[in-house]
Amino acid sequence: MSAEIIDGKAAAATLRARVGELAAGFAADTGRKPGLAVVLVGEDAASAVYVRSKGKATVAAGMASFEHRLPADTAQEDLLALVDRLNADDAVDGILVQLPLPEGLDADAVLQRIDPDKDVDGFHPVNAGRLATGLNGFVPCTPLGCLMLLKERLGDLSGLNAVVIGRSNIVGKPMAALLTQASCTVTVAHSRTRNLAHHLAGADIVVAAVGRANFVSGDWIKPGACVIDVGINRTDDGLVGDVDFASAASVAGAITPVPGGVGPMTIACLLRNTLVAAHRRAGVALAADAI
Ligand SMILES: Nc1nc(=O)c2c([nH]1)NC[C@@H]1CN(c3ccc(C(=O)N[C@@H](CCC(=O)O)C(=O)O)cc3)C=[N+]21
Repeated sequence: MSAEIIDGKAAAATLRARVGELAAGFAADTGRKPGLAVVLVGEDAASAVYVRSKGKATVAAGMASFEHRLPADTAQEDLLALVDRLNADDAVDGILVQLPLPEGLDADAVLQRIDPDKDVDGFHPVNAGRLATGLNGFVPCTPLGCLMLLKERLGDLSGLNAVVIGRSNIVGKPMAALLTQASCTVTVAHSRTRNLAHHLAGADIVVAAVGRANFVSGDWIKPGACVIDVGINRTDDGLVGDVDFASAASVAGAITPVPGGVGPMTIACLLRNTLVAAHRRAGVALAADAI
């Protein structure tokens, strides 16, 4: 094995500590803590675990956490009414509706109901548009966390070849936009891509977000490349990523593990976005390079 293992858990702890310092400053300035509301509909076990760890991390960073649990048979209009109340609540700076929603609920309609300036997930079309056009908005937490890990490892990304595998609105598309903004040459590969190995052969950066266990083989990786594994697949062997870790780690220059890679950064970036939302909503300045 030759690759450096990128410690996402440690990077996330550092980011959460920095968010905590700034949250304390915000509270001292304004007399209130930044607040994050998380909405969980239904009883999905994995979602419940994520929501609990988000709530714990929020409180640990000195922010207010508002959890709303609704039954799986909640009506669309009742969920929209809750979003409306959270939009109007001044103690709430960020709103996250945990996905996926149970069958029968229209996730797009719910996401579009969230005030874009409280949309700390960055899923509202207004924020997708802001990202695409280079305006200041909210960037989805997982790709933002990936970008931070890449910059920490590589510094300036300018001119590097990046291949993003996956084209979801949540990871692939915003990741490609961020890398383009960072002056990478970006290829977006997906399930219909022909000869993925050919594209990966020139890739200095690989971001794998396909949702298929161990899909990316080390044979395809350019020696020395930086490999970011977004996958979280529950298998009989436990939690594994979209990258075949053992084979990739023997060629890559650096690689994120699963668990302990991108996942913890996603939550840290959610807190970061909530802190930014609080400052913007309160009209309190936050230096561009503060976080
Ligand atoms: N509106 C919305 N926003 C989200 O950001 C969102 C969502 N819905 N639905 C579900 C996915 C998934 N997600 C993860 C967050 C942290 C870890 C994480 O911290 N994982 C740890 C441990 C994983 C484990 O042990 O289960 C790790 O990778 O080391 C994973 C996954 C956020 N999501």
